[in-house]
Amino acid sequence: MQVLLIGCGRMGSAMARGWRGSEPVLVFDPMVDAVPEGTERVETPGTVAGGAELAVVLAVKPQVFGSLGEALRPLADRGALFLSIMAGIALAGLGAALGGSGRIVRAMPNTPAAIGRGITAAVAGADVADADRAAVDRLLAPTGELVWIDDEGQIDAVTAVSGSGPAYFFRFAEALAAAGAAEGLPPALAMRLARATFTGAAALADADAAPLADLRRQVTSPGGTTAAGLAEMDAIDDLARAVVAAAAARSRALAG
Ligand SMILES: NC(=O)C1=CN([C@@H]2O[C@H](COP(=O)(O)OP(=O)(O)OC[C@H]3O[C@@H](n4cnc5c(N)ncnc54)[C@H](O)[C@@H]3O)[C@@H](O)[C@H]2O)C=CC1
Ligand SMILES: O=C(O)[C@@H]1CCC=N1
Repeated sequence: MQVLLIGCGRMGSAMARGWRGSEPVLVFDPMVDAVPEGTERVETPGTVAGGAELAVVLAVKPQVFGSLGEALRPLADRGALFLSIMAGIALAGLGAALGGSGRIVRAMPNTPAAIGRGITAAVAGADVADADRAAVDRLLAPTGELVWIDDEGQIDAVTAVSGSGPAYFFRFAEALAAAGAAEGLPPALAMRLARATFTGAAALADADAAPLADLRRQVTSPGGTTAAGLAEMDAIDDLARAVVAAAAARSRALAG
């Protein structure tokens, strides 16, 4: 399948790197100086030849999409498959902007996609055939795991948990480093310890299928230091609830 990538920023270029050599890839992004090696730049997306065998991947910011719908409509009219990774733009809104097309998959990846370690949830529009799902499986395979969901209503929560999620873990590691510095460590050492602990814990969770609670208990000696630290973390459940609720609300608000 030929791919036309609309928007070649962080997520678009990560996907394009994964496709190198396996799919012919055209890129429309007037703002970038160079397109990824092995891809070809196009100046006007609507004039790209190709009908049902073209997959158009929408990877611009949601706020930008409104100005692009008109230019992409000829591609929808010719039967292209659309794959959107934009936060907060629902299948109905995408379909309306594309002249009523239902051959659209709405997906929510995350930044570990750049190293093939992402997780994406995807929901299919009304006119998406099994072969289209297989094409999307193929397109997203280089980015990591893919899970299909049936209920588009879940996408806001997916966005809030896994789409935005990497930032929460980075933010916590930053806070851990700052706390180590406050406890007297040189800041660079505190950051080195926090970062290696964060990536090491993630690698351990990846290598060991045990429940996270078990991995946590393995660190926690009765009456020891970890127990003392964890006793201060009771607020984390309410905090996580507030974080995810705020991100999901923003996802719903972007949908308008
Ligand atoms: N960054 C993330 O963690 C995730 C982002 N997303 C979604 O992916 C989409 C892209 O996000 P990022 O890659 O982070 O943003 P980005 O800002 O890195 O990339 C957007 C790209 O769109 C280009 N662009 C702007 N106007 C354009 C136009 N009129 N026509 C063509 N290209 C245009 C920009 O030059 C830029 O290269 C967003 O809709 C976001 O909601 C989804 C999951 C995770
Ligand atoms: O912050 C955002 O809106 C995008 C969607 C998920 C991650 N980044």
